[in-house]
Amino acid sequence: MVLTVDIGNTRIKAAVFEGSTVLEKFVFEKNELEKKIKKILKKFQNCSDLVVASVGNIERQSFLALEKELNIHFLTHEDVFPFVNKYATPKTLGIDRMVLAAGATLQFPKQNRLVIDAGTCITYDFIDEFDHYLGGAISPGLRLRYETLHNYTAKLPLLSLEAPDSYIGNSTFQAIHSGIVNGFVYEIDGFIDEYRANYSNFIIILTGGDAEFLAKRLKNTIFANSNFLLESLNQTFQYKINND
Ligand SMILES: Nc1ncnc2c1ncn2[C@@H]1O[C@H](COP(=O)(O)OP(=O)(O)O)[C@@H](O)[C@H]1O
Ligand SMILES: CC(C)(COP(=O)(O)O)[C@@H](O)C(=O)NCCC(=O)O
Ligand SMILES: [K+]
Repeated sequence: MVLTVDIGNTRIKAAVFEGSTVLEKFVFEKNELEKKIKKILKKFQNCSDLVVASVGNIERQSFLALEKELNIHFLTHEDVFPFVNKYATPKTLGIDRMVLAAGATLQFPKQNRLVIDAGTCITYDFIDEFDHYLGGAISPGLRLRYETLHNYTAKLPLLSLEAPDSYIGNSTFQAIHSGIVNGFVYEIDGFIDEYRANYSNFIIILTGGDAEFLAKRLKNTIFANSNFLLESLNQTFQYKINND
């Protein structure tokens, strides 16, 4: 059994895998890391490996105490990945984006793939049919957009995510929801149209905390899978043990 842990900038997601099957998924806050991992390992005593991707402020040291119990794999840029990295600054590419690209490459061979992760930030990652990772985009995520509007203005309230009534927001609340939710939908559909105009034979994967909310609002048909990063972590680990 493998325990995968995804440390994002908002929350921690974890899953226990038996082969390629998810036995259980967990979502928790950063200050609960130690307590939750201990609880998971108590329940799943056959976990032999723990695989971590962190873009948050939690480093390898946080897991050292567990080394007696199981093998710790804290993924870094030095690990083997199943694609050729064409990013101009490969060392600064987020490890979460590398894992997503690895999952897309392994799960959907010989085609163009675009992975969209709607988390704290929205990240776009493009891997072409020759398994070249070309890059993508980073923009603020939905919750970040709500917080930013409130934090950097005098008059805008802090709202939580809600579907707008119309693209014509007829109140302050509706105008904010329209700007953020419709703005995101137009952004993502616009990106997809641009990629489609330039590449054929395409798969698009949408993941992250806002994936479900967004998937049904897009014009383009896409494959939404909230567990894609956790599944990709498991696959990256299997790839690493077979290729190291
Ligand atoms: N309980 C929650 N706490 C925080 N964000 C949540 C929660 N439920 C849904 N979300 C949404 O999930 C997004 C963050 O996604 P997530 O994938 O957890 O981020 P990250 O991987 O960057 O930590 C936010 O934009 C927010 O709208
Ligand atoms: C862009 C990110 C902040 C996204 O983080 P997340 O939304 O998953 O919490 C992360 O992938 C990161 O820190 N990237 C480094 C810069 C880059 O990928 O080029
Ligand atoms: K993201």
